[in-house]
Amino acid sequence: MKPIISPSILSANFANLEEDILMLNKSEAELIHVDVMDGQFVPNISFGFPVIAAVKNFAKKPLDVHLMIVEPDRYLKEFKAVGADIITVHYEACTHLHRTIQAVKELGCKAGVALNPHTPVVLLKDILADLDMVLIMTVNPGFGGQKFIEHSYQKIRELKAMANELNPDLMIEVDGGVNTHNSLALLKAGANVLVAGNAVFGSSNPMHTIAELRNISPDILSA
Ligand SMILES: O=C(CO)[C@@H](O)[C@H](O)COP(=O)(O)O
Repeated sequence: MKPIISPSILSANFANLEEDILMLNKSEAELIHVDVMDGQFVPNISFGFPVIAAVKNFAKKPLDVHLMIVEPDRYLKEFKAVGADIITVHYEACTHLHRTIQAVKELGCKAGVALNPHTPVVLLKDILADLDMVLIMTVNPGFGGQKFIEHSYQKIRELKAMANELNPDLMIEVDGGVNTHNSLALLKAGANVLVAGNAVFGSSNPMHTIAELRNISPDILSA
């Protein structure tokens, strides 16, 4: 199975987002990754509802919305209203994670949980069957263009083993420092959704980079 590519528009050209979204529409990307940062959960502020609504206006692909915010429950309805298709909340930001996940699903969105680099995957054991996606942060969240944390491979393998038992259809998304050099190793470890910001939008040919990420050694993957 080919991986799902979810380019992160955090690295897109904010002065001309329309052009980048139209490029993604034509590309082999299946999702558009939207990073929402509140300046509290992470030390950076990105964008909010009006920008997401504008993106949705042009996007022909589902929006994969990653909430790096405290108290995400307060805003779930608004994110749905502006066009989120997948909503991922952080484990570290949710006291009542089960309740939050049910609320996301009741809105008709797919539900994901993100884990910071220090958070062990075993903490998701009792909720894994309820999830559509787990996002393994492979950098500390907050910024694009950071160095991939090598320990992430072990976490992906552990999550994949848990998913085989409890939720074989789980989307295992990796986010942070993903590029054409490490993507094959990430897929072999068990990831099936690749988020890439800098690798795509910093490339001289973003559509080609997306195709490269998507078509990396399919023989090895099916073997
Ligand atoms: O969530 C985040 C950052 O917090 C990511 O989605 C980044 O946007 C990925 O950027 P690259 O590391 O691929 O440049």
